[in-house]
Amino acid sequence: MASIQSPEQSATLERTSWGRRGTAGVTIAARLGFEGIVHHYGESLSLKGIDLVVEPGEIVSLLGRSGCGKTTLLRVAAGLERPSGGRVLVNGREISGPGTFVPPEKRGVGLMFQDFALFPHMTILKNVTYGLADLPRAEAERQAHHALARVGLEGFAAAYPHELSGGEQQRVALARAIAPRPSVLLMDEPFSGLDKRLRDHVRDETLAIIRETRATCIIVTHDPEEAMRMSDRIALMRQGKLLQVGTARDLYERPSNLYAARFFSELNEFDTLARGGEAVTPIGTVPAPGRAEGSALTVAVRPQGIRFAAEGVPGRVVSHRFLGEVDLAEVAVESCDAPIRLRLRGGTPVRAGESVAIAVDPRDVLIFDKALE
Ligand SMILES: Nc1ncnc2c1ncn2[C@@H]1O[C@H](COP(=O)(O)OP(=O)(O)OP(=O)(O)O)[C@@H](O)[C@H]1O
Repeated sequence: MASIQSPEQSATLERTSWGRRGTAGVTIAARLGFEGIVHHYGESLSLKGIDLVVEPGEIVSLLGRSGCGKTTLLRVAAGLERPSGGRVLVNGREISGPGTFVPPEKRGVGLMFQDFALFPHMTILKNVTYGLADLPRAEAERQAHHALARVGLEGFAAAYPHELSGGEQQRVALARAIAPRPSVLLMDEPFSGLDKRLRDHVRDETLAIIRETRATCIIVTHDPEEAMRMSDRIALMRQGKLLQVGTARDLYERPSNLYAARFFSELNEFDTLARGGEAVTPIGTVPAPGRAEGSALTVAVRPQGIRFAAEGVPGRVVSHRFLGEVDLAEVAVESCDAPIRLRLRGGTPVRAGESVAIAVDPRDVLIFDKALE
């Protein structure tokens, strides 16, 4: 009989389980707004006018390739960078802008970095109480113990960071970030240092804790799957600008341009022209309503949207790989130089060299005006 591993079983690299759900302290979430944020490093322009509002309790991922400005925007929110233009607002109150600069410790934000940034010479308890300096010592320690209990590490209060695994250190960093009950949590690639087997479990537990605290949260990531798993909305960035902001579904199904589409899936791309409301590609003719006659288009088809069919475009399988849940196949068709890539159900009975026919599922077809790329 099939069995499903519990999260505890799958997190074999961790020594302890996480704390009881529902016990993280609740915060009063804030609305975080960016208005026309411009930022320079010396002469170099890193943010080119960012407008974004994160609603109270919302989780937004900043997603984009390396160097697009994600970390800089997070640091601007935290008060670790000063923008050269624009304003940052918390519940409508300006915390950064012309003539205003509220220092990081007065912003009510919790921070969590990729490298966890724990102080190596301090015990775990001291690391967590560090952000609670405003409280009397006994109360700070009580809250730190509470946060450590929620992440399942109460028994490690007297240990030092080097005695903990990477996953456990990440949990300490999370406890430290939530202990002061911040209205806004800012996380910079918080899971990228973790082993892949551990990452999914840590992500799920972290998400549960963020939801419990009800804090407004921004997570920086370069991983589209992580952004889709973790956030209510995704803000896709490119070269210092926001390219598209929306739900995972918005971005996957209605990407604003080819760059955004490429971010979320591998694509077979065909350059073609609009003719009579249609676009002809080497793997079939697809509807292209509303496109100007003769305009240059890119038709992009996801590999999972192409299947073998009794009636379809003839081709020959040039390669086939079994990967377990899916198979990857390449099929050569006439009038297309590059082979067409397909993702098939795992174990599809087909061999290289075989003649096949392929058909396209219109749900996996995206059409872009070349002029807008
Ligand atoms: N301290 C710095 N001094 C000068 N330029 C910097 C500095 N930090 C970042 N930059 C530059 O600013 C731009 C944006 O960097 P940023 O770190 O915000 O991007 P990112 O999207 O977070 O990238 P990554 O995923 O690699 O961290 C990049 O071109 C980067 O090289």
